[in-house]
Amino acid sequence: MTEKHDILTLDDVKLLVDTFYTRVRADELLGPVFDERIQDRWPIHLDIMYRFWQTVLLGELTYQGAPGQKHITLPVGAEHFERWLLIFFTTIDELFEGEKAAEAKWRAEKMADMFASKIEYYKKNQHRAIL
Ligand code: HEM
Repeated sequence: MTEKHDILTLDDVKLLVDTFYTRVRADELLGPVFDERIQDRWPIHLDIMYRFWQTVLLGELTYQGAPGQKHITLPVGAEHFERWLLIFFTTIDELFEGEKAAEAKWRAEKMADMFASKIEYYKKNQHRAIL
């Protein structure tokens, strides 16, 4: 078995993203939520996610977007975010080790918390008119 190393190249990012989303799609809780929204646009979604993590972890600025907006209307709650993080952390720990690997987990957890609270807020307030 080859030794684990850190996430250092675009190929490493692609391995992480491909492995993670293969597992997400096979997961009985998360798979249907993703497939319902993404439909036949998986190649595009994966390409966006390569660029997102390339930007965050490698400092190569290939992603521009507003991910919060894409999540706000998803039919998900705390259990979905817990599952997402469990699969993400397990995938990282199996494939990589090092500073960037730790940063990826830290960043994902922060974003999960942010998305989860935005979604809760949206659910509670969607009956109100947006001024
Ligand atoms: C319950 C957990 C989650 C679900 C179900 C989910 C689902 C989705 C879906 C369906 C899309 C595609 C949206 C579209 O193209 O219309 C998307 C995009 C994205 N997600 Fe998530 N997501 C989750 C958690 C996270 C977390 C924790 C992160 C943090 C790294 C994240 C980062 C992103 C990014 C960067 C995009 C691309 C947004 C863009 O198009 O610019 N997601 N997500």
